[in-house]
Amino acid sequence: MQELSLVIAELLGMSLAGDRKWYREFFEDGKAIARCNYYPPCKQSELTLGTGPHADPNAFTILQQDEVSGLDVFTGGRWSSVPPVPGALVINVGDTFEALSNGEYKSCLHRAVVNPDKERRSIAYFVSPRLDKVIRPPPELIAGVDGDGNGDRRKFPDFTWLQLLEFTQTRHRVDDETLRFFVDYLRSAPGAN
Ligand SMILES: O=C(O)CCC(=O)C(=O)O
Ligand SMILES: [Fe+2]
Repeated sequence: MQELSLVIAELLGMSLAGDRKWYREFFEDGKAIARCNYYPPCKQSELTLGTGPHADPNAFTILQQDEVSGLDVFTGGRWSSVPPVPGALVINVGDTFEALSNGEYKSCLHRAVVNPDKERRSIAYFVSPRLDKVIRPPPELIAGVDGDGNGDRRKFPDFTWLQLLEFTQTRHRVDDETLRFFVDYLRSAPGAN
């Protein structure tokens, strides 16, 4: 899984300006955790959700679904199902990659609904940078007119994955606005960048 994560990071890097290896190298000392989700059937499935609407706060997530659909993504102003495809994995971009790509990639708002008759399982593998690594996009994506990397093109302040993780655990539950609230929080802190 770690090598797959690095290949995905490299592919994402190839689609962005700059050195194609930059993102792969950024995640080489990264961390990941896997979570197994279990959604029991619910007869009144329209009254509940398996997992509420959220964007993953980590960099990106590799998701394996079983054969029961349930994953929805919010796109074009509405929820659309992402049906399971045998042998295929879903890659969800998270808030940390949105910041690391200077907003070129957007984190993906998604949720999991439950099925009235069938149980559903998924495995989410959350790829994250090393806890104390500063999240700052590569120079090519942020260099201002003076080329110092602090110009107007910078959309997010510096932060570490540890700061965002603690924010989601102590201040703001993960939802569709975590990154916006986190940036406001960082900018309001004394000595903010
Ligand atoms: O079960 C799913 O399809 C989605 C799970 C999910 O979004 C998560 O674990 O963060
Ligand atoms: Fe998620």
